[in-house]
Amino acid sequence: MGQSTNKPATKDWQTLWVRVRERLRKELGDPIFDAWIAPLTLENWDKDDLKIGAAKPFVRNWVANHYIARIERAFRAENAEPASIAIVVASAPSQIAPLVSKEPVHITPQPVIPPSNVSYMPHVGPEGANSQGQGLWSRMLHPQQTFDSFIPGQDNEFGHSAARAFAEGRSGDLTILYIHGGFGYGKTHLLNAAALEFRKRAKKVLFLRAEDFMRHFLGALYRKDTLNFKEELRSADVLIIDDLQHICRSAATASEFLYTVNALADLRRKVVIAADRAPAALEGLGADIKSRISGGLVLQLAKPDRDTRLDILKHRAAEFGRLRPGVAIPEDVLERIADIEDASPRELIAIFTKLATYADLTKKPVTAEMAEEAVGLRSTGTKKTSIEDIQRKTAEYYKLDVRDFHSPQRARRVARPRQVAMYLARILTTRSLPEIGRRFGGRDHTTVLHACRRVEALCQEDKEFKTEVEFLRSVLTRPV
Ligand SMILES: Nc1ncnc2c1ncn2[C@@H]1O[C@H](COP(=O)(O)OP(=O)(O)OP(=O)(O)O)[C@@H](O)[C@H]1O
Repeated sequence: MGQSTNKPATKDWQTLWVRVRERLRKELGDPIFDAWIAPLTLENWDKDDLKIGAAKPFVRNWVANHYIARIERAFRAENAEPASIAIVVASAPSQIAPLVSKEPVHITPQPVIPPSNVSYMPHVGPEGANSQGQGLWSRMLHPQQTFDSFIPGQDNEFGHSAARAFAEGRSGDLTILYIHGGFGYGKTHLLNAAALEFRKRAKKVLFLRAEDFMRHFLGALYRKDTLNFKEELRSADVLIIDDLQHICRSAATASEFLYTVNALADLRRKVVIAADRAPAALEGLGADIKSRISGGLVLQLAKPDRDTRLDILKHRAAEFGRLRPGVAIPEDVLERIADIEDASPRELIAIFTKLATYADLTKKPVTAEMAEEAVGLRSTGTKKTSIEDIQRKTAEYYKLDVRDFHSPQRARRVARPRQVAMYLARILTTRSLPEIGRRFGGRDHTTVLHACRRVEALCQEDKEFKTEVEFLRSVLTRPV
């Protein structure tokens, strides 16, 4: 990417990043955007070299392999040409960072727009609510995110049934339910399920994301209308707050939140909260509110195990099949998706949705090969293979030292086996080209790509070479 006269001043990269994200949301659609792009953060933009952070290596690889070109195009469409874009593992929890601007933010009250990624069930707000009130009450619920459609697996069995009991009014005097767990583990799903249950029981439910709470509160401050805001909140039978960790960014909002929780708890109303961390780890909230929350029902959602991941995918496949009877995703393909160990349910569902949508649009039957072509879903083999494993076995086979793979040596004796090892890393692991390059002495991703193409071409030309490569592959994927 070259120089451009349209290049923004360095301080504008954050603003551009917000615009690029909005553009990508429109282009990719909400489910894909929410799974892959929304959690990314702009980590650094020194000298216009952008570093975009992902929460974990798997997401970094997936985004680098599938969305980097889109991201580049979106920047260009915003008349910006970064000197380079790298996807890196973020240094801070990515749930918070997308919202934290490094520049001062001026908050202007805006109308609340309900998120558009799901089919919503309209909720009629209270009679005579003012415009601020209508905004507060405009959250609509996802009819499919119920307790029945949540697949708890063994690890979340207790959390699931305890949350259900709370929403059904079977938890005695408890007034606060607090659910915490990793990104995409199903917290919002359970909040939504609880809200549906409360509404069934004719409770007046106020469901807000923490950002909405902040925005409405700051808007009320700006209009000198906080009394109305407080009254509105207190009129709820149930207050549900998602992503509480974001509230901690403003001391005034945090103390308003404490006030609200105390007021509702004193009135024996219910408060349901979700956050990405345990109450004790909420920086910016005082000890008083933390202890009030900790005295409630605190549930931690665990990462689903492989069987549960597969069940979630089967459930999704059945749902998709009902809407699109022509699309059938075979179990071995669902298993491959479920095998991606470090993916959250949200990320797994996004991979599934992309594949199912591709099958629906192209009318191609889904097979393992098609899944590889459509979404780059490679088999991890019958056993887990790491780059280290590949390097060790390949070096052993060619009677080299693993260090030769990291060295700058170009002698054929070393270069060819190195290419074979890179090729095997590409086909047997989910690592991205840049990551493979890094693990082979800091080489560029184009070197890895060249190596893969060279090995594929040689396999066509040279039977003996092909046998060597196949032998190594079989050694590396032999069942344990
Ligand atoms: N155990 C599960 N059973 C069925 N669906 C699930 C499960 N866990 C997550 N999902 C689905 O995964 C997607 C992401 O879940 P959700 O939005 O509830 O995650 P979250 O924990 O709130 O994430 P965040 O940290 O971003 O707020 C949703 O479509 C949800 O229905």
